[in-house]
Amino acid sequence: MSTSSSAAPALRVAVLGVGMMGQDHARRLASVINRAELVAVSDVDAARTDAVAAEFGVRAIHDPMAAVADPEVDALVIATPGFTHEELVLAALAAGKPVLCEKPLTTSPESSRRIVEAEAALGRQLVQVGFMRRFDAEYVQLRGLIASAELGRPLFLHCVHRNASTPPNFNSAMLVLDSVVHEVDIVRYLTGEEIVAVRVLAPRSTSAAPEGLLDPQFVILETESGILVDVEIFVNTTIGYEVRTELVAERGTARTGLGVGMVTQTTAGWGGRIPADFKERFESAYDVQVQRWVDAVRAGTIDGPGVWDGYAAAAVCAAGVRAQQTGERVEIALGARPA
Ligand SMILES: NC(=O)C1=CN([C@@H]2O[C@H](COP(=O)(O)OP(=O)(O)OC[C@H]3O[C@@H](n4cnc5c(N)ncnc54)[C@H](O)[C@@H]3O)[C@@H](O)[C@H]2O)C=CC1
Ligand SMILES: O=C1[C@@H](O)[C@H](O)[C@@H](O)[C@H](O)[C@H]1O
Repeated sequence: MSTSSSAAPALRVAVLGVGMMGQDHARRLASVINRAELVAVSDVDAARTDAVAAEFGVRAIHDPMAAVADPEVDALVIATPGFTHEELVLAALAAGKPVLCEKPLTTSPESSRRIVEAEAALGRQLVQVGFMRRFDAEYVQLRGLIASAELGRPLFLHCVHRNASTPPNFNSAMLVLDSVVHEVDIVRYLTGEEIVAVRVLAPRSTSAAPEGLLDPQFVILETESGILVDVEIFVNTTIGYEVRTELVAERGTARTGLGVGMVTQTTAGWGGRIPADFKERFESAYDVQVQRWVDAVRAGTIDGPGVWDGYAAAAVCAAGVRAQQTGERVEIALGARPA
């Protein structure tokens, strides 16, 4: 969509990686987002690139690096697997192109740190990380409630993160690196604090989990002021998508993600709908995230989590994987933040 409310031309965006999330972002840019135009898609799978390009009537660029360098592409949405993000984001930074990079920024603190340093050397923020929960209305409200101190100081956050099933090759570390990374970021966003330690416990696995997958797991995070956060991560529930957070503060509690839309009552019982997946549950958060990113990029900035947030999340998750493997409490030290 390219509706422009100002004289400035629409932002010309290419999506790199057009699997599940990339196709969803391509559709969003093509039909929902204002002041932006989807101009190209690029995927290492040439047939997929061609099919998605044809669907949206945009250019197919077979080499993702060529898409980064293309003079008719102003900005990039990166929706390739996490292990490819470092190379693509560094190339975008070298080309001076703004990026909305799907989470995780990268899959290790070392590689995320390299991006932090590269962006700091440029002296301007070009990279936003796709932690879309920060654009979800309930989380925004919960953050405001915590900041207002109306309920006193936060003591606990109880988080539930459940998926119906996992894609092939989803391993035990990915429950932390790929899924709990969202809680790591949202806890930092809600509390305004860094996470200083992590522990991971695993009960027996569900019989619905593929052989060898530790699912569910229980992740305990400690923030710098001593707020304790527990995260139940359970990715093969066979039911649907459930993401909830309960704040327990000194003088009250608050809960998000109850999904209390319409409740029906019939002879079969009463109830509402459980979203099938993240695309349904967070649809409007993804829309708001991309629209605000487009508007910020046109103004020469970003409007959301940046590379430091991506690095902090990667550091906590790497510690989480060590905690998972050792059963121990692992501390996190982020080091100095570049100016
Ligand atoms: N924010 C959210 O809620 C969600 C975010 N994600 C994130 O989105 C990203 C993509 O995930 P999915 O769409 O589920 O994966 P996917 O496997 O469905 O799609 C990835 C696509 O990237 C392509 N690809 C791989 N290497 C590439 C490269 N170097 N250059 C260009 N294309 C390349 C693959 O051929 C594939 O088409 C990941 O970072 C994932 O963590 C995924 C699901 C939800
Ligand atoms: O980011 C996401 C996936 O990559 C991840 O695998 C899921 O567990 C999350 O719920 C989803 O939001």
